Amino acid sequence: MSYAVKEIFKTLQGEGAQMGRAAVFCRFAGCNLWSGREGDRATSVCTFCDTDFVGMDGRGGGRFADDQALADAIESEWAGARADRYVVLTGGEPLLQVDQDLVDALHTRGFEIAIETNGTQPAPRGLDWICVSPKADAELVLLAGNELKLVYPQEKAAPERFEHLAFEHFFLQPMDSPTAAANLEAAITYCTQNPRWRLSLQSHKMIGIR
Ligand SMILES: C[S@@+](CC[C@H](N)C(=O)[O-])C[C@H]1O[C@@H](n2cnc3c(N)ncnc32)[C@H](O)[C@@H]1O
Ligand SMILES: Nc1nc2[nH]cc(C(=O)O)c2c(=O)[nH]1
Ligand code: SF4
Ligand SMILES: [Mg+2]
Repeated sequence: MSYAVKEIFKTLQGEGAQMGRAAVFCRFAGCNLWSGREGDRATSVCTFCDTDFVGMDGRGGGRFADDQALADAIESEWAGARADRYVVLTGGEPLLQVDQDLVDALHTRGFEIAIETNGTQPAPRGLDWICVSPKADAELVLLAGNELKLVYPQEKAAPERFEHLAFEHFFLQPMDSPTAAANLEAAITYCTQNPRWRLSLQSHKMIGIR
């Protein structure tokens, strides 16, 4: 199958338990919870997205004919030795496109594979790090993984709704919005009072990397 990719870039994972780790980010085009058009934002299931995932026009983006072509592009963006290779599949919603062939092609090239997903789609087998970020009005089908990273606060998505699920780590990530400062304060208060939850900051935004 072919893949529509917005952009491919190497950076440090900015969020969650793998924060600070070198990674190639592969951002897939398109999402099932928002069209990506500003005019649709208010009436969408997911209203707070901070990401442009529309089209294939970003650096390194394009239409990749098959799993080998996309895995080759990710490998060339890594541009380094085989040790410690790490790729983060994100979007948009990567699980609309990521399939077993791509997972296998990346493993063949020595990558550990992480995914950032809204949890509304089933995942292929063999992903090495699953980060699920539930959205208040979307049904969650991925009920297990490595980290659950809840953007906070969301009306109708209180952390208590998720803390029984089978994840190793539970993070609150303050919503980047015009009320970011208040959201950070609220997340600090919640984590202080509910120690199962840790704070995830979008560190890439603070240090000026992608
Ligand atoms: C752009 S999404 C792409 C992956 C997938 N669609 C998802 O929602 O998990 C990557 C991460 O950014 C988070 N995110 C999106 N908008 C945000 C915002 N305004 N503030 C904080 N985190 C945000 C998402 O919840 C998710 O954890
Ligand atoms: N540095 C960096 N870390 C990230 N972690 C999750 C991201 C995403 O947009 O999925 C992201 C991103 O866009 N940049
Ligand atoms: S589900 Fe993820 S990519 Fe889709 S609109 Fe929400 S935050 Fe953005
Ligand atoms: Mg991002």
